[in-house]
Amino acid sequence: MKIEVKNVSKSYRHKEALKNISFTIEGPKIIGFLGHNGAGKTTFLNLLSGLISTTKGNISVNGENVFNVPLTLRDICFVAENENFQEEMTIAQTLKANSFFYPKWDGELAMELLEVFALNPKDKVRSLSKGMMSALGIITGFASNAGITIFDEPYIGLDVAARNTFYDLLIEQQTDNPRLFILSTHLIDEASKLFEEILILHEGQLMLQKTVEEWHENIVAVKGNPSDVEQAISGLKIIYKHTFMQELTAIVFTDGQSIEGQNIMLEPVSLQDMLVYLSKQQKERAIK
Ligand SMILES: Nc1ncnc2c1ncn2[C@@H]1O[C@H](COP(=O)(O)OP(=O)(O)OP(=O)(O)O)[C@@H](O)[C@H]1O
Repeated sequence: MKIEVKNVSKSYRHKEALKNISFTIEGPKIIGFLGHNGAGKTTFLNLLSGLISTTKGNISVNGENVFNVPLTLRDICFVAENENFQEEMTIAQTLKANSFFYPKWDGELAMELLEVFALNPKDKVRSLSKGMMSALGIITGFASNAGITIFDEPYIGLDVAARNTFYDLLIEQQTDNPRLFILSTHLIDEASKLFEEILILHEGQLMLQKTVEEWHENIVAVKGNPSDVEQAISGLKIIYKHTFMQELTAIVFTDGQSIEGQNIMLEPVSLQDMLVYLSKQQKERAIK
């Protein structure tokens, strides 16, 4: 599967949620699609699933446009944060309806997962708890067998054991039947081990797209006296800078270059830390 995003912008009435983003994703792969609150993730996922149209630019999957092209959309399953299912239907009816929509639907897997998540097929969607609703979304995503399966915060209300079941299923499915999985979550520490590639949106723009290997090799925090740090990082791409108690922290992309300098410290940057930095940066800008 190949997703091509070309110069895509999306504006709501008073808000430009996506600002001219372009990138390509090729799978099978598990992608971590990350960013602070309001960065534009759900907007992009809605565009990719053909649910809304772009204001400018184009998104295609394997060369076909996604908006208003039903055939393409049958190979994209978007499990949104909420409102995935009709309240008056039972679980069994919901799964049946999905089996008609997704041509590669795996009914056996759906039945198996109902047991794993202890859901009763006779229960109405209206009667489900938040966690049960999330479980139904997870079952739909996996059973759809869609070439692109998107989970947007798939585990609201699920306890840690059920979340671990989700992570195990993701690995199992990716091994047995590789697909392009896109996972958007704020529980980054938990999920980061699963990601093969990471995309980070920041204030409606693509801030970074890296494989996990590139991340570990190239993204580093440089800390120390401001003038020493500035000297050491000169010419490098700076992702974030913050001074606290006369110590400057700069997160940089080294692009394979070694960083040298006196009285500086180099530290690895976890995904979770990066997202915390970016969210701080956004708040600092909002305050100014
Ligand atoms: N239907 C809408 N009408 C107006 N503005 C919207 C609409 N949907 C989203 N926005 C705005 O667009 C921006 C991006 O929102 P979006 O939901 O895509 O972000 P997000 O990264 O998914 O955030 P979160 O992690 O909080 O779910 C936000 O400023 C949001 O307020």
